[in-house]
Parts: sequence; C-alpha cells; structure tokens
Amino acid sequence: MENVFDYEDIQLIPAKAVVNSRSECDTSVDFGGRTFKLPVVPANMQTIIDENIAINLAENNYFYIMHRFQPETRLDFVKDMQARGLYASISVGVKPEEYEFVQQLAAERLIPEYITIDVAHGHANSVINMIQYIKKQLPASFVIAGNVGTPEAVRELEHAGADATKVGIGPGKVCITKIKTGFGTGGWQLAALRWCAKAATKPIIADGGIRTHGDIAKSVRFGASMVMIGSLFAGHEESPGQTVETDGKLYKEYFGSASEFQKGEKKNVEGKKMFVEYRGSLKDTLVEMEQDLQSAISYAGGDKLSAIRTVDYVIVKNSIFNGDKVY
Ligand SMILES: NC(=O)C1=CN([C@@H]2O[C@H](COP(=O)(O)OP(=O)(O)OC[C@H]3O[C@@H](n4cnc5c(N)ncnc54)[C@H](OP(=O)(O)O)[C@@H]3O)[C@@H](O)[C@H]2O)C=CC1
Ligand SMILES: Nc1nc2c(ncn2[C@@H]2O[C@H](COP(=O)(O)O)[C@@H](O)[C@H]2O)c(=O)[nH]1
Repeated sequence: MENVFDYEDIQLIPAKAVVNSRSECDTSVDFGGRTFKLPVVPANMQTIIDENIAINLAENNYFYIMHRFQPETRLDFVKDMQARGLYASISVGVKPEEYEFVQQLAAERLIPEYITIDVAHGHANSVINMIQYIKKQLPASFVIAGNVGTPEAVRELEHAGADATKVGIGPGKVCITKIKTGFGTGGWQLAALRWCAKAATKPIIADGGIRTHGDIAKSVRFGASMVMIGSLFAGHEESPGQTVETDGKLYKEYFGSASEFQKGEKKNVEGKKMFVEYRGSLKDTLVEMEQDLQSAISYAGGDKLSAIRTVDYVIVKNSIFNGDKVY
C-alpha cells in the first residue's frame, strides 16, 4: 500500500464557487432506493440509537440502522415502523438463531427495507452465507454487509449479493481491536476507504473514526456513499446512553458493541466505555452537519454532493489542528 493517511492528514483544495449562497447546496444522497437528507447514519450501537430516534430520523428523511442487541424486539420494530408508513432498517448477526429470525420475517411477510449484517470481521464465510440466505428469503431487502478493510473483502461480499459494504475495522472511538489484536484500519481508515472504494461496484459506508464534520466531506471524497458515526452522536439529549453529572458538567455514556458492558461478560472484549460531553439536541447537530456539508460542497465548486468526489487534496501529516481546539 503506497500512501497511507487518515482524516487529520488530509486537506481538500477549494475550487471556485458556483453558488451565491451555501443554502443552494444540496447534501442529499440516494441510497438503496431512497433519498436521504445527509450521507450520514448514526452507528447501530445501543448507546447511539433506539426506537424513538429511529422513528424521528425516518420521519425526517434521514437514514438510520437499528442495532441488534435486543433481538426479541426486532420483529415488532419492523411491524411498528412499517405500520407508521416508515422504512424499516435493522441489524442481524450470523449465529444460528439469526437464520431463524430471517426465516420468521419471511414467513410473516415482513420485509425490512434495509438489513445490515453487523459483525466485527465481515470477510468471513459466515457473512457470505448470511448474505446469500437473506437474499434468498427476503430478496427485496437491501443488504449491507461488514465490516471489512480490504478490496478483496469488498469484492467477495458484493459477489455474494451484498448491496453495500461497510468499511472500518478498529478506527472507532471506543474500539480497542487495534490494541488487543494488532489488526485493523485504525490510524489509516481514510486510506483504507480509498483502497476499498477503488474495488467497489456498489455503495460503501465508511464506518468509524469521524471526529469532525469535515471528516464527512473527506469520506465522500475518498469514496463513501454513506458515513457511519458513533461518538459524535453519543452526547445528545435523546441518546440512549446514561446521563451523568460530574463537577456540574453533564456527560453521556458511550460503550462499544464488543465491550464488557454490552456483552455482560469479559470474553473476547474489543470495546470500551467512555463518557462524552453532553451536546444538546440531536436535531441541532444534524442541522449543523448539513450546513457544514453545504459549505464543503461550495468549497468543492459545485452545488451537489457529487462535487466533493472529484476535488483535489493534499496530504499534510497530522497538521490540521496545529494544536488548536475546535470548540
Ligand atoms: N468495526 C469494528 O472495528 C468492530 C466492531 N465490533 C462490533 O462489536 C459487535 C460484536 O461483533 P462480533 O463479535 O463479530 O459479533 P458476535 O458476538 O455476534 O459474533 C459473531 C460470530 O462471529 C464469530 N467471530 C467474532 N469475531 C470473529 C473473528 N475475528 N473471526 C472469526 N469469527 C469471529 C463469533 O464467534 P466467537 O465469538 O466464538 O469467536 C460469532 O460466531 C458488532 O456490533 C460489531 O460491529 C467489534 C469489533 C470490531
Ligand atoms: N473495535 C470495536 N469497534 C466498535 C465497537 N463498537 C462499535 N464499534 C465500531 O465503532 C464505530 C463508531 O466509531 P466512532 O469513531 O464514530 O465512535 C461503530 O459504527 C462500529 O463500527 C467495539 O466494541 N469494538
């Protein structure tokens, strides 16, 4: 692999603006047959999304993926979303009981619009088999498979029938995979995204490592159709994580899906728990993300998201903060 870099090492180069106001820039994206307001999806983790957030996002034309950690609620979740006229987007694993669940959905003619196969090491026969099973039982569902970190994995999952792949092994804020195993895309996630995107013939979701809104534009530049974000979404009023007060300041709990807190046991732990600063309402963050992305599109010299995909860039190692803080 030649040039390896991460989000903080890249600056996109401005092109002449074609709009008179950033409000003219359109941040929407087509993904799996629907159009969403932003190319952004909150991580399918228990401290990031719950049913209320899913309803709110779907009602307001944002993409969401419900997590898989309360498996007994998933059937009713699909029924409830579709009864409200909303799309259903759920996650599954690869263990034997997940095959029964997919079979049950098919038997009840409950067809989630989106199904995400959510496991740590997505380049595996277990995932290929699950893709093929879902495609047989629920051919109309859009299948997202992951996570992976190589072009070979993207090709194999696409070949098995995945409609999109999710890239990112170890770049997450509460991830300890890179420390515990020595493997992953942590520290070079953006370069891994570019590497994978070159091989992809279907959409890619960049997953993990987003620390600023500018990183969303950088992900789009390097091939992402959608960007999955955990930590930046963890601190909201609506976030399901516990709220705690320390020295008069509010924080919200954020833990990894492979952490002891999620698993309830200390086995194959590859995630940790942290507290992030409380940051008000989710709606305000989504509006700010949209405005920042509109601005990015204007710097790219266009009025649509696609303008970002072709902008020039420079690699300036570890330079963007120059010791400054964002807020
Ligand atoms: N994006 C990332 O970097 C990572 C994300 N996670 C998240 O943590 C959650 C739990 O993931 P996961 O442990 O896969 O889910 P599960 O506990 O549901 O495990 C899925 C299946 O895959 C097996 N498995 C897990 N890891 C590996 C591996 N490295 N190689 C071969 N087989 C494996 C498990 O068996 P067994 O447990 O017996 O090995 C199990 O049969 C998911 O939400 C996942 O997204 C976890 C780590 C990294
Ligand atoms: N290695 C681990 N990765 C995890 C775990 N739980 C979630 N994740 C991944 O992190 C991203 C979110 O990253 P962020 O940088 O935006 O916070 C999430 O979508 C998963 O792919 C875990 O326990 N271990």
